[in-house]
Amino acid sequence: MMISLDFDPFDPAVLADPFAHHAAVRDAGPVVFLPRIGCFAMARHAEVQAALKDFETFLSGRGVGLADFNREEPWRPPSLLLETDPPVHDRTRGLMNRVASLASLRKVMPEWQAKAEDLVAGLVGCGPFDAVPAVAEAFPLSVFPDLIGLREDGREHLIPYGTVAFNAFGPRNALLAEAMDRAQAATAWVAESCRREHLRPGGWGAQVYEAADRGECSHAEAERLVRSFLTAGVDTTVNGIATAIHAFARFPAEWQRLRADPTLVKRAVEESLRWGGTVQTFFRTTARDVDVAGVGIPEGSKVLLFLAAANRDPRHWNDPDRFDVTRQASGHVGFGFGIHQCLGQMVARMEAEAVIGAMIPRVADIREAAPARRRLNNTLHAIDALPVEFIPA
Ligand SMILES: CC(C)Cc1ccc(C(=O)O)cc1
Repeated sequence: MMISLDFDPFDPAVLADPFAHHAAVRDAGPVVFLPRIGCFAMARHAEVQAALKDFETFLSGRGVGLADFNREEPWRPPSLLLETDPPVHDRTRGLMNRVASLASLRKVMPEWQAKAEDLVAGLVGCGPFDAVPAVAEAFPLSVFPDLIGLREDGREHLIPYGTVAFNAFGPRNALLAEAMDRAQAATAWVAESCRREHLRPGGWGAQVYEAADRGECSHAEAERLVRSFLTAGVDTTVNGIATAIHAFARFPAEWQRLRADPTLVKRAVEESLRWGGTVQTFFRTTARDVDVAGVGIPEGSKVLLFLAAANRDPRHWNDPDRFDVTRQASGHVGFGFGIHQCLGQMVARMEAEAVIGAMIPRVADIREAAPARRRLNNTLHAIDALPVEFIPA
């Protein structure tokens, strides 16, 4: 029996406050059809996690947006990580895992912590400021391009590029059209910046080309793999950090609990990833006719996975809407799950832990100076402005 929901998840009103709509999708059934989009949808933790694990039935190679690459041209050459299936994915993911290693992150951790401390120290006690440009954008842009080894000039293009990339997973709506218009220069800058001659030796980008020198991929593939770092590694962490700061501003008791026990910082960051829902949704495409919970999904169907809804599913979490820094949030799908789970999740955690960790001893309170303003996006739950005050400890 097929349950349909007359609901457009990419409607601006829904994107502005998505959590209000998630319960309806979860409660409608384990699998529902969205006739407005022409796709199936899953929003419960059990079905979302199972679909992410079952990469043979729920394909990525036909695109992880609404566009089916078997039926229409992608807006850019497909990612050799995100938009491939095994066996190609095994080779490219193995290569990128070796480059994006914990060992190399440990080397830069002290520098990231020092930069976060300097950044936060300069904002404490200086009255209201917008934490989006001042912290959420400033910190990732001060550490991530250097990790990849990007050229200095033009790094601000990374934000509008991520915006168009994340809008491109949705339908061809006004958000995507507007982002495309704005991102001409950014798209050109990113494409150029992935070329070997623009990458600092020793950076993660140059290391991908060294893997090509060893025959692990072609040099053309290396250029596209470097593009993956630039696409996935900025807008996500920017909004993850903004969301974490926003959560603490909205729930001051949680900030005091963290200040009372700074060893909770890793748990608090993980909880902000579960609760925050920065990456709201993306799609899979069925490789065959498949029955999920009694619903027949035909081969070639697009299936929208509501990651943020799964992360607040009361069938899996106690009191899921509560932001609780002591919660054990492991098992959340904020970084996806299975073979495509986020390559950069340790980068994201380290960035957020550096910023929040620098705030704990210095910021007695995070005061909301004005309501946060949303930046609507087809995929990301993004914050456009976050006026706050860091009250000195
Ligand atoms: C939440 C994901 C869809 C983020 C993402 C975006 C882009 C790429 C790429 O490989 O370009 C990989 C991952």
